[in-house]
Amino acid sequence: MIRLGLTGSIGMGKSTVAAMFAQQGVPVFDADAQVHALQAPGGAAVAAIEREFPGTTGAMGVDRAALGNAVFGDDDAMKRLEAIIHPAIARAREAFANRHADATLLLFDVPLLFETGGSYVDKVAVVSAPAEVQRERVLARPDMNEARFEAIMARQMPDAEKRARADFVIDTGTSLDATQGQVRRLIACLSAAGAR
Ligand SMILES: CC(C)(COP(=O)(O)OP(=O)(O)OC[C@H]1O[C@@H](n2cnc3c(N)ncnc32)[C@H](O)[C@@H]1O)[C@@H](O)C(=O)NCCC(=O)NCCS
Ligand SMILES: Nc1ncnc2c1ncn2[C@@H]1O[C@H](COP(=O)(O)OP(=O)(O)OP(=O)(O)O)[C@@H](O)[C@H]1O
Repeated sequence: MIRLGLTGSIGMGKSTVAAMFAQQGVPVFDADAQVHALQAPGGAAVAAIEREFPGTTGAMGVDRAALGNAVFGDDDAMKRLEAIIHPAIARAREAFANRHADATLLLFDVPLLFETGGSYVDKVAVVSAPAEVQRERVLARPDMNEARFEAIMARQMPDAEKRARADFVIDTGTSLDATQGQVRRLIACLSAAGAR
């Protein structure tokens, strides 16, 4: 079995590419969705987050804007949040891998794969498009503006560095069809290797 990590900066097309893998029958672990589930009403991390960051949770689970205010720009606070979130994500990840123990290829969609270590994957694919394409995509989203985009970018590893560290780069700067072709080829190649 091969564990493939999928990562990329905001708006590079990670969700779209992960959906292509899923559509091809590859089991996909969505780290971001897991974090949201932990923080949703009734989520397993809500009580611990309230203890560590009083006032950041309520009937709607974690208020992510409030929690963001508490941790962004405060490394110690972010470490305390990660100490709550990351062990739970690691357990969910291993449960996922166990459920798919007979698959030849598993995809781990993790926005901060490089930033958070990611030693549990065998190979890493990075989705990447030219900066101006990325910018156009992100600024077209509701609730997005120049300042918010810049702030998020400032917290992410630069695209060039991600590409340099990747085993595979999936180009999302062209058509969806061209990207789909790259995904199919990568799956074929890795499934053959994973079956060995
Ligand atoms: C603090 C939270 C609630 C803020 O949520 P919000 O929806 O406002 O922002 P979002 O999650 O989209 O993050 C915005 C940007 O901040 C950066 N960021 C988020 N978490 C982290 C982190 N642990 N370390 C470094 N940068 C981070 C990312 O670059 C991201 O693109 C949320 O980011 C969170 O719970 N983070 C801790 C959990 C974690 O490590 N998540 C990473 C996914 S595996
Ligand atoms: N070749 C392509 N590959 C992937 N996405 C493309 C391509 N061409 C256009 N797009 C569009 O670009 C957008 C990418 O958004 P997507 O949500 O997949 O990005 P993301 O990297 O997951 O973003 P975020 O990190 O903010 O969650 C989508 O609207 C998608 O339809």
